[in-house]
Amino acid sequence: MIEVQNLTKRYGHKTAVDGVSFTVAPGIVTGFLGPNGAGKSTTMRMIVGLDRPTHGSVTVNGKPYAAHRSPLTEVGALLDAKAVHTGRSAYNHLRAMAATHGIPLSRVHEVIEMTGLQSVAKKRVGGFSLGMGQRLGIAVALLGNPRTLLLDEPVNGLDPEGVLWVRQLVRSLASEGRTVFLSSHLMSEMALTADHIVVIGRGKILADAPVSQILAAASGNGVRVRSPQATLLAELIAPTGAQVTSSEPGLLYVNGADAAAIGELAASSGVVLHELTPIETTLEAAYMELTADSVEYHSAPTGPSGPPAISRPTTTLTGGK
Ligand SMILES: Nc1ncnc2c1ncn2[C@@H]1O[C@H](COP(=O)(O)OP(=O)(O)OP(=O)(O)O)[C@@H](O)[C@H]1O
Repeated sequence: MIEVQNLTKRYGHKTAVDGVSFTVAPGIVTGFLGPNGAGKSTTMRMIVGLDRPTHGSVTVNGKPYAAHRSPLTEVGALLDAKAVHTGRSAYNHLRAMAATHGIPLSRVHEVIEMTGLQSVAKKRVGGFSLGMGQRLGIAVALLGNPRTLLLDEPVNGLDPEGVLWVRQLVRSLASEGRTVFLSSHLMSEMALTADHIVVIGRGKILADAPVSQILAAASGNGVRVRSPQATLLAELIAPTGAQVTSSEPGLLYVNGADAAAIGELAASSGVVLHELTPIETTLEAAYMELTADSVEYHSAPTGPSGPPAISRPTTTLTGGK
């Protein structure tokens, strides 16, 4: 369990993390999402005592990280996969860490096997690919068999087989009752991996809710309806409380009523329908909507015509654990 309370970190005039509070529960995978520079790594570093909060506090399994007698067996962290002595072999790196933390050598062999590093374990880390470095970082995090795992961008640089492996690994670690907190930029991957999501933008929490709740609340959910009597149908739908928008004649987008209800309403009034399509939003779309106002580094649109501009309300989701 990780409990973050009113955590703030300032670097000079820059507020990297701004009064953040959330809990990462055991037994599930919690994803930590946010645009570049949102404050994810800073928050994670404060959780493991690598950065001192300007205000606020954070505990892991009931105590501040530094107060644990054997932190490596409480919390395993992958924060910077490159922070390994490059002249050593993976095996020697893990062996040295195990020796200084009272961890048996048998565990070194176990984590090498768990992370698929057997064939390269004796090679110098300096020659590792990005993916192999990530696997070694995960092996280090698992070394103390910790109850809590903190993984910053664990799938970064991994091939599809590696991405699948991380997904299965973190899900199985969570199913054993461990606390798993991982950040990622890959929304589609997070949708498959995480049960609960914390979204941060410009140092503030934008959402803290189960994935299903974030998806359900996103404005992308709705029903697309085409009808030659669209105006009449919109008038019939309005009293039900559902929201109806239209970007072109004959096309309606309905939020707050399901396809069956719209179809029945149309039939009862003799309205002809040409299309009735439920649209489910993706986590990626929900995330883009949540963070639209928090992105510091915008890219220029590519291609001659981007998607149509839709103004979306800002959604703030909290709670619901
Ligand atoms: N040591 C530091 N000194 C000054 N500013 C910092 C320092 N570390 C982070 N920052 C700033 O704090 C903000 C949050 O950075 P952080 O690395 O936590 O974001 P992030 O969400 O992990 O981003 P990314 O997804 O790009 O890794 C950024 O604006 C960053 O420039």
